[in-house]
Amino acid sequence: MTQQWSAPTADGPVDATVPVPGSKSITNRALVLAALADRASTLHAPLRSRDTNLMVAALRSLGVDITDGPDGSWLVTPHELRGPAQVDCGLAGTVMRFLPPAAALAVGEITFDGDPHARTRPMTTILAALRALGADVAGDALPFTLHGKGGVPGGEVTIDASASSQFVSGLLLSGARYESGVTVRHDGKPVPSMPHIEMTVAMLRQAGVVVDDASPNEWRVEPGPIEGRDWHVEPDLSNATPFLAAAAVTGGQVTIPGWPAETTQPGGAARDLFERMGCEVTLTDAGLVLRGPERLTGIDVDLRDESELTPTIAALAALAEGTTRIRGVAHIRGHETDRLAALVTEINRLGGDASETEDGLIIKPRPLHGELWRAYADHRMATAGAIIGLVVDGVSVDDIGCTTKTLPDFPGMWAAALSLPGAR
Ligand SMILES: O=C(O)C1=C[C@@H](OP(=O)(O)O)[C@@H](O)[C@H](O)C1
Ligand SMILES: C=C(OP(=O)(O)O)C(=O)O
Repeated sequence: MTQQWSAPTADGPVDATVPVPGSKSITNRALVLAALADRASTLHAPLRSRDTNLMVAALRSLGVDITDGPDGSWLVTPHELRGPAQVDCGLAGTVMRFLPPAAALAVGEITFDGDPHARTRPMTTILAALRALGADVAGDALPFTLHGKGGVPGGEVTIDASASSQFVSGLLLSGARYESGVTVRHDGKPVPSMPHIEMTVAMLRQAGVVVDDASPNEWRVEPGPIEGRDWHVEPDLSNATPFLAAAAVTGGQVTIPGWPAETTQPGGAARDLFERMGCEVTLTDAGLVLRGPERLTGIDVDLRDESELTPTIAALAALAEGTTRIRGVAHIRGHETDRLAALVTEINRLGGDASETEDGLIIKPRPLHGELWRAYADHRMATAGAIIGLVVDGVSVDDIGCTTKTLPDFPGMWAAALSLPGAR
């Protein structure tokens, strides 16, 4: 059920410390690796939100034992995977692309479906790759059915991963459990979101898997066991960006505790992006501290590597002085919604000046006015509306509930950051 929400305006500079829950991308990778491992694993500080709860539910339906530990951890005990099972992917790219390669190792029939828009997200490439590696999959998009044979021959496959890095990550995450391992070659326009593939490779190596990524656009995963271990999940740096943006647009100061000095999360690039827009950003013992400027400045930026930050950067751009040009993100037309079309429509509905290019956006300064901001079931569209609503009176977001995709309580966190009455 959608839930309309009047975006609160800030009555002064936002000054807050905002602890951010765990990374969606790390949590859902750790869950898959733990499910395929040779012994039990513990996920410490995992994200508990719709995308990760769907992954847990799907793995449980395949026979994996996942229990709640103290302090919100998850204890994952692997078992042989088996169908029949029905997997609900929701709108989660990480579930629809990471789980089928693992489920192909099961015995039995497994069906996959998801939200209405999930049925339009690109899937053909990874399902064709699974077939080429020896899995039995009927269908080219959600809904589809996988007939698990208890094992996958594996081997070499060439794919065009320009629509999503998750095609590569999905195949690599399960590849060590295929008889011949897996070699994935990319042939096509550049692969987006490369840090997410680096995250996959780094986590596989942490689990003792041998991965060769020395050649560009080629990844080799040797067959062998995946080690069970303790996974410590970093805060979700992309989810931190709306809160950093709250300081950026109000001339305030926001601290995100636990910001890692080094990370494979593409959200790590936020530091540089906010600086380029005029913010002062420092990594301190207390976390990442961002101080907002008097006026933000527009930037010309290629976000191919950190494309999931586009809605936040676009919201900042709509409030900045000077033109912003965002390049390298054609593929986000296949994200939770067509994000290029959605951002242009919603910024312009508020009186702004945004236009679509072949691979991105141009956003020029123009005064905005209050209006309904549509989220299109996209968590990052919803939070982009919240950012603009901080400084533009009368903005409502049509569906704030969709933020539960990756944040269990965005409205509560937002109210607390703004010190609103009744906030936690
Ligand atoms: O592997 C991951 O965890 C992700 C990869 C990226 O997908 P795309 O490569 O489709 O952009 C990113 O945008 C998404 O939010 C999470
Ligand atoms: C693209 C995103 O999600 P997904 O994992 O569903 O692809 C996102 O969170 O911005």
